[in-house]
Amino acid sequence: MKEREQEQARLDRVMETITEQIHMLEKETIQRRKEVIDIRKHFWDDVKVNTDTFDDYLETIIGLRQQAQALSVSQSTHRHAFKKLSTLRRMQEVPYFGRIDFLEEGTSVAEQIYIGISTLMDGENILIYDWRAPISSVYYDYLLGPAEYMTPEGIVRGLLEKKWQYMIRGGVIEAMFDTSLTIGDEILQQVLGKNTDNYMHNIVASIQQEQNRIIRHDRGKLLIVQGAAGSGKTSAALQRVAYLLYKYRNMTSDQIILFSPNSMFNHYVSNVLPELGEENMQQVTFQEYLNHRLSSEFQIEGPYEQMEDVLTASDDAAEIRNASIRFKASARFFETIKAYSRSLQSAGMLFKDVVFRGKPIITAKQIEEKFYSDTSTRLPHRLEKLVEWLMKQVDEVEKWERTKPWVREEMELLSNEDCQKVYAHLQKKRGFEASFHAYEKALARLVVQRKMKPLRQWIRALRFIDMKGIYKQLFVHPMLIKQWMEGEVPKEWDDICRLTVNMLEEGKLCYEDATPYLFLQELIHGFQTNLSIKHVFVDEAQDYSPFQFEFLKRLFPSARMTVLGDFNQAIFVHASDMVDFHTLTNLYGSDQTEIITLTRSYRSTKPIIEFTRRLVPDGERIIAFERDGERPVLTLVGNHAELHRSIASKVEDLRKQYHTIAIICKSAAESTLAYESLRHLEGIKLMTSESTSYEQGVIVIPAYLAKGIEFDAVIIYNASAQVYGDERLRRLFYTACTRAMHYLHLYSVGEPSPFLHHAERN
Ligand SMILES: Nc1ncnc2c1ncn2[C@@H]1O[C@H](COP(=O)(O)OP(=O)(O)OP(=O)(O)O)[C@@H](O)[C@H]1O
Repeated sequence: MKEREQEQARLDRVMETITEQIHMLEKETIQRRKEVIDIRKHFWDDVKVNTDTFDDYLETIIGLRQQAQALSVSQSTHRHAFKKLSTLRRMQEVPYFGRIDFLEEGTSVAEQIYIGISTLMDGENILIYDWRAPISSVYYDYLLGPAEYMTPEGIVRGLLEKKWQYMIRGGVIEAMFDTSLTIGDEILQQVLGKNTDNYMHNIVASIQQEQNRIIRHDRGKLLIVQGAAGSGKTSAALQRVAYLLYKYRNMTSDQIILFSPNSMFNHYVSNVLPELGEENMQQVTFQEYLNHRLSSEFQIEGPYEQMEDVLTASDDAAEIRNASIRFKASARFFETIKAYSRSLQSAGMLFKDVVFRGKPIITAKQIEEKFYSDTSTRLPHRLEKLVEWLMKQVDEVEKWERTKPWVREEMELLSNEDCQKVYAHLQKKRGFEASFHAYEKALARLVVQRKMKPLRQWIRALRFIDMKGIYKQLFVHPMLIKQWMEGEVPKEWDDICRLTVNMLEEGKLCYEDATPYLFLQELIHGFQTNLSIKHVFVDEAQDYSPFQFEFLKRLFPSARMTVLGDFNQAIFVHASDMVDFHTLTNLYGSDQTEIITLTRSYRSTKPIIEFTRRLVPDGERIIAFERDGERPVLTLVGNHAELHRSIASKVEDLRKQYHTIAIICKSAAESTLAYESLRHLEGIKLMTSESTSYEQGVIVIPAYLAKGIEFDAVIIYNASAQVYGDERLRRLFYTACTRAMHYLHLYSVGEPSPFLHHAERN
């Protein structure tokens, strides 16, 4: 029998096994489901509820607990069977994609290892190995010859004798390649040549060696991945999540969190893990976190609003704003905040009056005196004691408030139910017929207690600290900051102070102030930590300031961190001076940190990469994957009317071939203008920072929102010198152009941007 026929015969046997197991599991899941429904339906039948005596009560509790346990076991077995079934159904489409023949040292026959998205057993035999199994790493890491892999027991050495890739559809081997020499280029060519759809897909069939290092990295607290646009950072991160869930069986997907750039990106990547039979990790944007913590006090500006402001402000205003953003994101300001918080131990804390029914019952001055009466303990601990003291004061106030006339009035308004409850409570407590006087006193207590409840909550939440005032103090007198800061303030400092104070007084918090503000608050209140998270991923990490990383580290003290980014795409002002992540090494120390650099880019065709890499200073380091396509072209037009006519006709052309076409603009303001002029195009959509889903078709989108995602064809709306004349926009421009997978076309109204001296014109 020829090799191909042998392989097909084996595949047939595997397909039969999968089908058999699916049948069995279908029966099992139906059975399990029935069990769950049954237990739910008859939950109370088997529990005798009796609370007459303590023993009866105990018996009831035990009965309830047993039923709840039975339900939970059945539910989890059902869930498990269902998950297995979904994976098998997926394997029915593509059971495996690779094979290696590995001769282990000390043995004489090479073992054939078939690799797929999950393990498939037939009795004792492993028909398919999970791509995350230790031995599968040989497939990704080696060409023929000596090879080794890590197991929990140690290193296994041997010889890789054969390496194949398969393309299987509907139970038939459509193609098989001997990939002994090149790692998966045929499959990769096919995958990368396809048009996009609504979601990103898994890459397990063609993970590259350097990506595999990221996926399986297992040392130290921090892994930093620096990679060119389209080098597979996000892909590697997501397969890494799947790998961690496989390796650490006790870890669940809700113990992993991904910080992502925006909601549209969340939607775009949401399919990768389910395709691999795993549940999605938690996903959040940093802004969502800030909103969650601070939005009750402020209207918080988002990163994109900040960006929009910088992109559209007048030169002078932009200058001040830029200086403010850069300074507030710096390590120097971070140290200043720490020094400032230390100084608050002995002076400078501001408090608010504690007010009850419009009158101060404890004044800010009294609180301050109490707070500074003992300066021996640290701030958070001292605050705990202060809260205790305040509560005692409130207890006192509560007592004498009970006799006030307003209480009488409110007693009249109590519902019958309330009155009955108070009465019943008194009867039970006193054991005799309660007197009217006692009853009235109890009602008064209830009224005052209720009224005081929000105030007590307010105190417990430490809202009596004037956080806004304390933060504002840093900016009220421009020279004050010098006592907590080393070195000089930025030359725009007076203006920065004015801007910050104005915003705070309007109840607004600029994006660049939000993290320092929260950090200061945490230093004073004590850090809120999340111990359940075991792994934090930060994608598009170049958009985070050192400040934010410090913050994340403190927020998730038991987590390891994987940080992925590309400084050529650092579009936010605060990152504009940085070129790499080396400063992040300080976060956990160099012995806990590893940096992996990816230079090969997979997203775009070779001509597109050759074009885009000339836009950035160190672009020659970026290596293109060999995939052919049209060369990017720059079209000059005389005015906007001509621009819109040309783009409209280009879009109609591109539609015939591509699924996703993005017209990328510099800002939201420019996107709106472009959309207004092109809205006659069928199905065209405008993407804004509120957009939550990534859709196929023709879209108009600001460059900063297109981060992390990709399109079959990209049109740069107006790459003119007027729009992209400022050197600081180079990275934004690069980010926009690198979103293209197969086709890139640039338009310019008049003189093109100086970034484009190398562009071919038509
Ligand atoms: N090994 C691979 N096999 C198949 N496709 C791959 C591989 N690596 C990357 N890709 C594809 O390349 C494209 C870019 O990948 P991804 O978005 O992960 O890159 P990135 O480094 O996060 O890019 P950016 O920084 O520009 O957002 C995706 O379509 C991804 O599926």
